[in-house]
Amino acid sequence: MRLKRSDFPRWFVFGVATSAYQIEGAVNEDGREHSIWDVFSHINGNIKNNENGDIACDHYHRFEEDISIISELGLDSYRFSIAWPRVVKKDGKKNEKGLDFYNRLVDRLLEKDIIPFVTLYHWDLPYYLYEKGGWLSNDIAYYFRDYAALIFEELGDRVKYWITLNEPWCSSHLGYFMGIHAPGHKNLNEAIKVAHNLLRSHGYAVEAFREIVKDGKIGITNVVTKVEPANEREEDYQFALLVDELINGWFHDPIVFGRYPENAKGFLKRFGIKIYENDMKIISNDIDFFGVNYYTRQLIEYSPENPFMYKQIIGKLPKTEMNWEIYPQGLYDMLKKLYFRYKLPLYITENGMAGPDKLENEIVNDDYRIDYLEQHFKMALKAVNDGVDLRGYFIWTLMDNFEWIEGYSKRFGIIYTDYKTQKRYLKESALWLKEFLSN
Ligand SMILES: OC[C@@H]1[C@@H](O)[C@H](O)[C@@H](O)c2nc(CNc3ccccc3)cn21
Repeated sequence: MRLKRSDFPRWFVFGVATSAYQIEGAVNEDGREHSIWDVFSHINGNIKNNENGDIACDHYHRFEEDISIISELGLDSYRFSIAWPRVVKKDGKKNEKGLDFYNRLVDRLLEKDIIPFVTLYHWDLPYYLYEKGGWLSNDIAYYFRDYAALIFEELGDRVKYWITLNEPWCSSHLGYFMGIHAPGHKNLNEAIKVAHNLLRSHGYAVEAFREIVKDGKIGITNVVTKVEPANEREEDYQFALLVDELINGWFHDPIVFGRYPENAKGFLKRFGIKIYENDMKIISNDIDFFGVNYYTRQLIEYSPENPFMYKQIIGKLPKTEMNWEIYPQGLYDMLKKLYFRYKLPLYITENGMAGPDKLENEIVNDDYRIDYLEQHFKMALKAVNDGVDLRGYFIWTLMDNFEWIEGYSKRFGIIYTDYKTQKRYLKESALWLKEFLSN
């Protein structure tokens, strides 16, 4: 049975998502300061083919065209992020030209009846703050609060949906433990401290939001991965529960319950990791929704020879170009788990796939992406019909863009970006989406 838009409630929002560093380019224009990703991507060896976001999709100059495409597809909403380095200068003063860009972007969206969903932080920390300690510094929460307040004052009259942070797990664990994201540190103690300061920053921003945008909604977006035991062994099950707490619970429990998950806390302490628990009252300031970035599952196997006693197993399901298993069931499972544990409304703020997209005669036949999206739409609808207060779904992503350490080698867009010409081509998935949204 072919899925139809009308199978979903009328109030259900369909959108697309992007982030500033991945699409804007213009990294040295109009007084923009550098971010940790500008520096990290210019260090040889960090990014595939030594690529960087200097130009990306040149969205800074082409945003009207990109918004016209969003409108042409019939989407309800557009999730994008503000580049902190573009709007706050090193001396702490606001950058009027940077703010003007986002004002024009928001106004254009509203002209086209597209609901703006704004992410305050999608990984591009101003490098001048990193030099003062960045997320490792206790003071970062106050810098983030002041930045958030500035943006709320600037856009809060027209933007009513806000996300403080995109995936604090990635910022802390990929950036400070695994070292594969900016700023490239490899220290678990630092990662846990950064995670805590990210949550503190989130809490202070929520406090400022309540004072400035009285009629708005604010949440946080986490990567949500379905964690399953690799085999039926009890130890695999136990470590799967632990990993679920380490990557999922760690960034949800403090915000709703005001405490870190117990097993994960005990596990980290056994490895001598210091746990911070100050400011839990601030961290657990009420929010209006959780954003859910869902892509895949993780299979965990007990592995005593490994330092942390477990390892991740690559499963046997069909995979995307990121080597992530395609597992729509995991979306349903996690939507149910999150909603019935935290009782907060949910938005799927990212879901999508990287595919072997080839442009031939101005056509990209990405039928695999149509199938992926339809399968995940069906799981989202199943969750809604099973009582989950799921209010929307944002496809990652609008157009192919800078995919972090993968550079431009991975294409997630429903629009094909020709980086040589900066031309945008609607993939078959975009044409399918337009048809889906039209009925
Ligand atoms: O990789 C695709 C997107 C990326 O472009 C977005 O900027 C970012 O928000 C994003 N987060 C995920 C999920 N993160 C993840 C991290 C480790 C393992 C599996 C997924 C995927 N994506």
